[in-house]
Amino acid sequence: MPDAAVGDFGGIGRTPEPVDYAAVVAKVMDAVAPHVGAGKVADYIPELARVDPGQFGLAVATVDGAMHTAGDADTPFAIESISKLFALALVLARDAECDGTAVGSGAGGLWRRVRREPSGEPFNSLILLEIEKGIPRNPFINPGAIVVTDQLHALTGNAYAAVRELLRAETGNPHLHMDSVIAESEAKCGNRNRALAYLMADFGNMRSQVAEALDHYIRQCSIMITCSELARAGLLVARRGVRADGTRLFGDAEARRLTAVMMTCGTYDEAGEFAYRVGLPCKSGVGGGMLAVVPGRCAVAAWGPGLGPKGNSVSGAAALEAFADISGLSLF
Ligand SMILES: NC(=O)CC[C@H](N)C(=O)O
Repeated sequence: MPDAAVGDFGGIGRTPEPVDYAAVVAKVMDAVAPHVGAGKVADYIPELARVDPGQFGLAVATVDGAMHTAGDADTPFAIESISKLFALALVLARDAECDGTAVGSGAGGLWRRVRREPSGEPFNSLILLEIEKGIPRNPFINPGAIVVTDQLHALTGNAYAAVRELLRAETGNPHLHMDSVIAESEAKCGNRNRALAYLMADFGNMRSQVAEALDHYIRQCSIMITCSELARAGLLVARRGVRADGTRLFGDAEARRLTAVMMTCGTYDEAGEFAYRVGLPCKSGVGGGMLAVVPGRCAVAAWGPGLGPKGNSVSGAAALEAFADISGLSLF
């Protein structure tokens, strides 16, 4: 069913036109077919390497409540780094001192602990962290996300539960939970994340015990979610902070900032390529999930377990590129 130009967004300088999302989803599925199964399943987390790479799911949730799905849209997968978006949303909403206007502003605020620049390095790289004295480049590379989880843990006393409860409320699935086998697998092979966190602790940039913060980070990454659930949860950002129950989690200014960080840092050292190909704020995870947001209009979740060299889903990226091309909803 075409939407009635609900949004005020149709690309900068363009008049928004109604989109027939069902037709767009069907066309995206055709465009993505040759890419399904492409890429390499993440194997540095052994449990993720066991996922069947031939799967692909797509879901588009619109701000007026419609949902369009195709393929394996109801198969759960590990949310991984897409959880970083929801943890950041919670911290931006709760950290009263974090006014977001400048790095270093606010006493004790998040932006004293993490910057907002793309790193141009892999998501789990150590190299800049030593040079830049334990302050990660942005909240979406692993060290930045560990800082966000640590901050959320200090604010709430239970970072994992905070992320899980937000996702339960926004997806409408009260049973959403982590997969403990995946969490165990991540913990077992998590020496690089441990190195990042201990290095930050050495620079005085960890508030909780390293092991405790990492445990919550790993658990938030191991939450299992489907494309339709992810698209529904992504509406939180598409509605600029308005929750599924109509209350507000964060304001317009935070929403603008959150989408800016997604755009510039959400796909790591491929963010420039995603801006070029897709032109929408995106967040990816090594479970093969990708979430894109069209502010004021919709959230798009795609999932294909095969990853490219930068850790982003190959079929997911192809789907988002086709979605932007076919719907005309790129920002650019
Ligand atoms: N890019 C990702 O999805 C990485 C998340 C993963 N849990 C890790 O810490 O490496």
